[in-house]
Amino acid sequence: MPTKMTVDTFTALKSERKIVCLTAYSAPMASILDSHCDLLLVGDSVAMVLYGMDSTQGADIPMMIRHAQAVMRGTKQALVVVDLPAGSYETSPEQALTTATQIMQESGADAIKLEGGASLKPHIKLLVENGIPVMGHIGLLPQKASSASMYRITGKTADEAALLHADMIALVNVGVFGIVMEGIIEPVAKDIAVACSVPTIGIGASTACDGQILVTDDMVGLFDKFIPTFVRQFGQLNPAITESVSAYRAAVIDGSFPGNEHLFWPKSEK
Ligand SMILES: Nc1nc(=O)c2c([nH]1)NC[C@@H]1CN(c3ccc(C(=O)N[C@@H](CCC(=O)O)C(=O)O)cc3)CN21
Ligand SMILES: CC(C)C(=O)C(=O)O
Ligand SMILES: [Mg+2]
Repeated sequence: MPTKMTVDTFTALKSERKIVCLTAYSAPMASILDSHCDLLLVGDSVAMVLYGMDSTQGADIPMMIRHAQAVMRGTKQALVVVDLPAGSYETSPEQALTTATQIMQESGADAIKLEGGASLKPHIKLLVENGIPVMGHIGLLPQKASSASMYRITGKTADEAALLHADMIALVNVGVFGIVMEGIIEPVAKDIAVACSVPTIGIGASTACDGQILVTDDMVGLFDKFIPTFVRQFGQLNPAITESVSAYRAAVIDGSFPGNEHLFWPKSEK
């Protein structure tokens, strides 16, 4: 019997082995990924990857709840974390608590993630005090960029590096159980990862991170509108789907599909 990952068993992995994380937006994908992953993130990247929007800013609370519910139906083992969408938590700690509580209650997910560093200390503090497990996200913050052409890696100057380090410390002090580090230049990313007492999950950050995450659709070669430097296509689903569709089209046009075996016959005539 597979056992369900908890926040405690997740954080314990830091001292055991590398941590494996991917995004999931649907029940069938979650059930494929579940036994291979420690953490499934219902990312606000869903807005771009599934809905074709130009940025993650089009994600809203109902969208995140729908997809989190779907992922929960497909997940038995992995820890399920849901992104708070842009505009749903920044205004005040109270707004963050209302949103996080709604998403946790209506989806049954294990934790939430929000983007930002030291400026979110009061928000995260209130969530943690109310028993909501929080994951941080520092470095490249997609919710702050208006389009895919605006995504810029961070930590290039000494000032930026110092701010990123301070963000990490602020998040740890206020009780996050893990931190996603996105698009941070080496060796700044390495220094932050090494200094961090909770699990660090890299995406375009250091191998010194305790684990890695990618957008599943990027990793399986399905989403190819843009391919960030940090993506490796471990599979090529896009050409595989194209071949299937092209074969279906040919079979419909030449009449070879549907075959007799795909039709419903009266018992006597089969
Ligand atoms: N499909 C998908 N994959 C992702 O990884 C992803 C999303 N969508 N949407 C939300 C954010 C946005 N992300 C991205 C997307 C692109 C770059 C990118 O193209 N970056 C440039 C670096 C630019 C620079 O040098 O500053 C690159 O070369 O990778 C980075 C992060 C990561 N997230
Ligand atoms: C890229 C990951 C970390 C994310 O936040 C998302 O998929 O929305
Ligand atoms: Mg996100």
